[in-house]
Amino acid sequence: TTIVGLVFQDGVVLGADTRATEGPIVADKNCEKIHFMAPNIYCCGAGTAADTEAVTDMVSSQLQLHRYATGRESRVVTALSLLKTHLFRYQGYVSAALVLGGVDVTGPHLHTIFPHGSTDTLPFATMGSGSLAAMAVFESKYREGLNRAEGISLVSEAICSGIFNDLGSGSNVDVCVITEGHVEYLRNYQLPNPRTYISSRGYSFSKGQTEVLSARVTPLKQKEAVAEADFM
Ligand SMILES: C#CCCCC(=O)N[C@@H](Cc1ccccc1)C(=O)N[C@@H](CC(C)C)B(O)O
Repeated sequence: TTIVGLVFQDGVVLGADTRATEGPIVADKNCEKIHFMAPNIYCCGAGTAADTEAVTDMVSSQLQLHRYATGRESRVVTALSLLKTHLFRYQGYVSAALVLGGVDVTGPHLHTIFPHGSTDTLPFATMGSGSLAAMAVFESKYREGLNRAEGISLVSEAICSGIFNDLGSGSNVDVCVITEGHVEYLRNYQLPNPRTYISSRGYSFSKGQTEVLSARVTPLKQKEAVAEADFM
């Protein structure tokens, strides 16, 4: 997995590849790794698919109940606290490595959460097996004050770095743009690895398509010829 996030002028942009693996096998070529947490909060997940799905679903439900109880918009720090305390309680056995992002009344927020429960607050972040490839892009190109288009482009470039350089990442680019009061979930924003249907063209080649560079007929000696006849 390659998952990323960055803070830009108007909010947060999250990104993810879409490959799920089981050892050397690609188990899912187009899975979703950007999870809904609240209308203004989304979370990218790397690690064990079941764990990232279960922990984000659980906290998303807790945030919904909290919104009913308070009548207010959820805060990113609330999701952060619920996620980290759960993961810490399970001492790293819940293998969920997360990039949490959102915009609330206190502004834009971006965090990483590790399986053991440690968290970081950052202007840009990457996680998963492709995180080093992605971080190379951010470290060389991120700057504060990016506009929406620049933010989306940089996120997509970072995810593509993982897709093309990390075997644990691949297929497509999903993007999620979070600004105050507005979210754009861009599923399959980029499709950089289309499946080319060679088999439909078949494998028939027209006669003479392959140039014959030289031909040679080697006459067999009489004895060998007899032996060959017997064999036939
Ligand atoms: C679909 C399906 C089966 C998914 C199995 C499954 O969790 N794969 C994991 C790798 C892994 C982990 C632990 C045990 C075995 C295999 C995986 O692909 N993780 C990606 C993110 C998730 C959300 C798709 B990424 O971190 O590479």
